[in-house]
Amino acid sequence: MMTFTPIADPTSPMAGTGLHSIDWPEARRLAYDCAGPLPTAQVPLHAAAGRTLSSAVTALQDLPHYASSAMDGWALSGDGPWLLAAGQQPLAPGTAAVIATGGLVPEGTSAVLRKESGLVAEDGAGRPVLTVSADAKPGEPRPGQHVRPAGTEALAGETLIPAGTVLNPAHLALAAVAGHDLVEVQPQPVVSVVLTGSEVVTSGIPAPGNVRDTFGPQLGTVISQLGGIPGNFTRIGDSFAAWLEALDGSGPDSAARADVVITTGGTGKSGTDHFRDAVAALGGRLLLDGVAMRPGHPAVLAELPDGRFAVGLPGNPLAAMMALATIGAPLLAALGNQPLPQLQHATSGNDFGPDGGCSDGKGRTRLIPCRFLSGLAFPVSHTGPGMMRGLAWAEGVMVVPPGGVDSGQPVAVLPLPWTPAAAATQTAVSVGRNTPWHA
Ligand SMILES: Nc1nc2c(c(=O)[nH]1)N[C@H]1C(S)=C(S)[C@@H](COP(=O)(O)OP(=O)(O)OC[C@H]3O[C@@H](n4cnc5c(N)ncnc54)[C@H](O)[C@@H]3O)O[C@H]1N2
Ligand code: MOO
Repeated sequence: MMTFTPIADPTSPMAGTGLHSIDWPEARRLAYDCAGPLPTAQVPLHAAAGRTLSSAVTALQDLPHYASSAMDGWALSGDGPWLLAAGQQPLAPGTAAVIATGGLVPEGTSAVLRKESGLVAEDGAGRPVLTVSADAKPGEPRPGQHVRPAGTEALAGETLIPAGTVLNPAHLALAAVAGHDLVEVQPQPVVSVVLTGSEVVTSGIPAPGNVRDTFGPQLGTVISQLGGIPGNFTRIGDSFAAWLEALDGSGPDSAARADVVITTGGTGKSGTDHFRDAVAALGGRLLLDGVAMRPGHPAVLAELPDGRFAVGLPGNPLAAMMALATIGAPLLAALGNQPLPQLQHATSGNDFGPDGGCSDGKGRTRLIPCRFLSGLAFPVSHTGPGMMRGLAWAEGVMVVPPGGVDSGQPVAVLPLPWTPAAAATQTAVSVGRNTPWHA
């Protein structure tokens, strides 16, 4: 449990935590580096679509594993006419046996004759004899014709699906054919959500003093788009006891099965803002307390004693989504063994002066929802911290550094989880684990 030492400005949102707000690129990096990939797990094939394979799938035996017929007809041995044999193994020269498509070709078979190309008649002794019919194609049956030899698709031990593959349904079918019941995949983090605020209503038109919930309708989808699995959604009011209960991982209906718990609201410093106190009371520790960004600066990241990460999003709707993009996305990527989400680079269509700085004097990175026009990024309107209208039509988020950016200059763009990464004009910069990134 960390020591909470008051910092110089007791009115600062960071007062009492011992941590100062950190720069935006540093916050992303910290949220990525604080977590390692979840341990890999064996899952049944039907549950593995879309998951990333951690251990290569190899052929457990030759594919196909026996020589089979490609046609309905007869397995033949040697030259005809062929006396029809019933199940002799191996097939003796001059004999044939009825075979269906996919049937096990008996040993001694030299070819399969299609049903359309053969004629069965009785010989003088009343025995059934097969001959090639007049309808047969010239040259039928050629040696090996219509026999699918074993091992033509793969040999035992051959790698069929390398580790790192995102499994599609056909991969799963291939794994089944190769003899597997389970595949080893990288688990995705399960994310529970605690929505706080007694003023929040979930349906209808809110009365003055109430607000309609903006997080319930979007967070589940966004969590999935960020590579997580949405878990329990819990709604609480503003009491400390409710916060403790919701964040506690030990209750029967708790978020214990989650790897991450996201909370909304309660990151400020009023008497109803309990994120930090609840984490401290539960024995957790803050990893990050405030980011020099706007909106979203009160964002908090903590680790709970049971190993869950707690992401405290501010209550203001746009601020929350920018905080989620800044610290939630890298955290989920790290837990899912994915690279740090890529930033794109575009050209700014606007001038942005230097930022005035926050209470601790740090210049803030501005996250501005934007659209692209003729290769330039322009801010959208309606991007106040409490608004959703601008974000709803945005194609990305401009990352304007504290010093500002002039029109015509390159600017980093954070893709939105639901917009195609190709929206910005220039090639994305790939940033892998342990690769330093600078805005
Ligand atoms: N004296 C100061 N006040 C505030 C500061 C500050 O530095 N000093 N920072 C402001 C900033 S910036 C933000 S962001 C917010 C952070 O607030 P909280 O995280 O404590 O969130 P709440 O106070 O609970 O709510 C803020 C706002 O968001 C609305 N809200 C909450 N949940 C929802 C929801 N599910 N759907 C829609 N809207 C929601 C809530 O009604 C409030 O209007 O603090 C500022 N204040
Ligand atoms: O930074 Mo707050 O997060 O503006 O609304």
